[in-house]
Order: sequence, then C-alpha cells, then structure tokens
Amino acid sequence: MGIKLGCIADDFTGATDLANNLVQAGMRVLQAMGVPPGPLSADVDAVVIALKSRTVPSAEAVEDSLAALRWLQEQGAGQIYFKYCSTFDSTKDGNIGPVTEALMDALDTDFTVATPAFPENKRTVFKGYLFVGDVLLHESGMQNHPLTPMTDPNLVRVMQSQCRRKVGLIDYSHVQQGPAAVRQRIADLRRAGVGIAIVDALTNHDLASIGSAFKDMPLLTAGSGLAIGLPQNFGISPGSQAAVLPAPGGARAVVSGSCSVMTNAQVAAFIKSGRPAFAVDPARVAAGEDVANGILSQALPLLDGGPVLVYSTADPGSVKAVQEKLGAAQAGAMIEHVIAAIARGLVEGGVGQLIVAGGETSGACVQALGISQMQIGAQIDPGVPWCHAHTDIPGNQGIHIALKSGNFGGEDFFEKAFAASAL
Ligand SMILES: Nc1ncnc2c1ncn2[C@@H]1O[C@H](COP(=O)(O)OP(=O)(O)O)[C@@H](O)[C@H]1O
Ligand SMILES: O=C(O)[C@@H](O)C(=O)COP(=O)(O)O
Repeated sequence: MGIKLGCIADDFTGATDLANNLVQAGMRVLQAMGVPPGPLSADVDAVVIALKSRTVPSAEAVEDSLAALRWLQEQGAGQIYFKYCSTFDSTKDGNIGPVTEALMDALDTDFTVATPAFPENKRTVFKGYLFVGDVLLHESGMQNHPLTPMTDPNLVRVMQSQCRRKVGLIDYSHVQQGPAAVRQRIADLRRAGVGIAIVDALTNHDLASIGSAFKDMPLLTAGSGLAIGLPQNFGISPGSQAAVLPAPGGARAVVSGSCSVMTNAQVAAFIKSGRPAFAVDPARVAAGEDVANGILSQALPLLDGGPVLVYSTADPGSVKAVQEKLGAAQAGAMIEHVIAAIARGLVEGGVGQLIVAGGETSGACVQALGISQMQIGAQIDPGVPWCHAHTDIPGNQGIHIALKSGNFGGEDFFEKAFAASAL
C-alpha cells in the first residue's frame, strides 16, 4: 500500500510546520529535504518533501515541484498537498499559481482549492481576504518582507494574477453550512468554468469541515492549517504521533535571517536578556570580508556559557537600504550563504541544539548541514516542532534543530524552545 498523503512544501520551515500539524492530527510522517534519491523505506502515512521553491524563478519552482510529484506518485500517494505560506508569500510572478497549475495539469484534474488559513496562528480568510491577527495581510508587516512583499490581501485577485485558469471563491456562507454545501458550491463553480477556488476558514472547525468536503480531490493547495482536517478522511483520529527524539546534547545556538516583525521582537528579547549576540553586517559581507569566520571565532569560545545568537535580522528601513545598494535577491542570497556557513561552523564546533529563524534562511542552513531527513518531535509553539536530523559533518551524531517560520512563536520563543529541549 502506498502513502496516503504526498506533500510538497515550498520552503523548509513550511515543511516542518505542515509535518508538525499532520503529526498533531495523528499521522505518521516522514519529512524529506528535497526529493529523496531512492524509494521510501519507512512505514508512514504521509511524506512531506521540502523544496526551496518559494522565491526561485517560477519555471524552476515548477520543475522542482513536478519532480517531487513524480516521486510521491511512485510511492503511491493517494492525495497530493501543495503547501505554501500562511501569509501566501509570493513573488510578482508566482510561484503559488504556476506550481498549482502545473500540478493540476500533471494530475489531470480541472479543479482545486487554495486556502492559507491557519487559525491557531491567527491566519484567517474571510470573503477571500487574508487576515493576520486583527489586520489585513498588507498591514501586518508582510508588506515589508525582503523577498515576497505582500501588498494585496484579496487572495482571489492575487491568485488570479498568477494563473491562466479562472479563480473563484468558496465563501464563508457556504463553509458555515458544512461539507455538503461546500461540495455543492464546488459543483457550481466548476460549471461556471472556475478551476481554482480560494476557501474561507476562520476556525479549526471550519478546516475539519472543508477537509471532509475535499476528501476525493486529487490536489489540495493550502497553508499548514488544512492538514488538521485531512487525517479523518483516512480513518485516522487526532492524537500526537510526535517522535520521542534522542536526548538533546551539545551546545545551543540560534541563527536568524528572518526580518519579520515577530523575529525582530524575538531577537530583541534575546539581546535584552544579556546573552551573547553577533550581528551579520551585510555591508561587510558585500565588501568581501570573511564575516562568517570572524563571528565564529568570537562565538565558539562562548558556547559553554549558554546559547549564542547570530543574526542579520533588521528593521524594514535597514533592509531597504541594503537592498537599494545590492538588489533584494542578491542581498538575500548573500546573507543566507553567510548564515548557513555560520550554522555549519557552529555545529562543527559543538552545537547540538540549533534554532534557525526564517524560511529561506532555514533552507540554506539545512542544505549547508547536509541534512536529508528530519524526525518531527514535540511542538514548541504552533507550527514549530523540535526535530532531530543527521548532518553530513564527519563524526556528528545528529542534532536537534527547530526551523522557526518568520512570524511564528511568541516573543520569548528562543528561551522557551531551549527550556523545552532541556526536559
Ligand atoms: N539585514 C538584511 N538585509 C537584507 N536582506 C536580509 C537581511 N537579513 C536577512 N535578509 C534576507 O531576507 C530574507 C528573509 O527571508 P526568510 O529567511 O524566509 O525569513 P522569513 O521566514 O521571515 O520569511 C532572506 O533571504 C535573508 O537572507
Ligand atoms: O505557513 C506558514 O506561515 C509557515 O509554514 C511558512 O511557510 C513560513 O515561511 P517563512 O515566514 O518564510 O518562514
């Protein structure tokens, strides 16, 4: 028998977020970093393949996603789930629309849904508008994202601008009435020539209800929230399947390349606590200085005294100034490269418990550490579990790693995560 659910996530924090929600909902999950080189050997309900496809050119995102789809189909996946950000992070050209349509073509399906709703993390969709907490997406700080600034909260409009197919809406008046009304709405939209529908959802109850209406859909596209509503379709009941990870060991460190509002607050709280923190200065990196080794030589001797932080996290004004000089994509890639080299240097120097803040940053760090699979452990905050992974560092016995999405976690997230790992 094949796997029940095959998932393709467009970034690495997003992949652990989805895997975590599936695990919380009762599924046994394998998370793979990139398309696995061989067939699946574990007995699991779902596989999440993490790609770094959110901000790459859309043709590349499509190619990578189709390769992931082929592998999942070879493992007998019954349903495919394309996971993107709960803030619908997209570049001007996509990639949510182009990847969705390529997957629809490959699966030969004429209809799918799209909903980033994740109520537990305060992402809700109403009348097709995405709210983050009490404000609309474009007032949430996401308008200042370094790579995917989100300036339009109307998801029908955003998705339509990325798609050839007609985009419609399953609004709350249908969702509220339950699965039968949602199925009826889908039939009506199909007749009207709609290929992709944004779906409203405000609560976990809504997600469970729409999840059951989507039981027979070959392709689902969503944030991680919808995962809560799917295991029931496979006869799986809620109940955590989090793995008991090996006992944590080694020194502790945080590396952060996220510039989100929440990460800025978390970095500020860490610095305020008086623990050692080292800033990556983009200007010095651009000038060709060996910033990675400079920081490592200062940070490594301090590891015995408790966690250290290395960050490029900055406010929107500073990010804009850097981008004006270097270009947004170039600045992003350059900083990711330095932080990834630092993450590897920290693990080589004895770090066994590592937090990475930022999705693109996590992708770069996980790749630099040579991690190919992660085991999902206990949740720290909604959307962020501790994980265990093997690296390709000679002699390394594996590390505990938490990939924190930009806007997830409370202000004390770093402290809370290390307190949890000590249990
Ligand atoms: N000070 C900075 N100036 C410009 N870009 C930055 C700075 N710090 C980080 N970045 C880049 O911003 C992007 C942040 O994206 P990401 O890591 O996905 O964080 P988030 O999870 O908040 O979206 C990365 O490409 C990172 O390299
Ligand atoms: O859905 C979410 O919000 C996260 O899983 C996610 O994808 C976050 O991406 P980053 O903010 O880039 O970490």
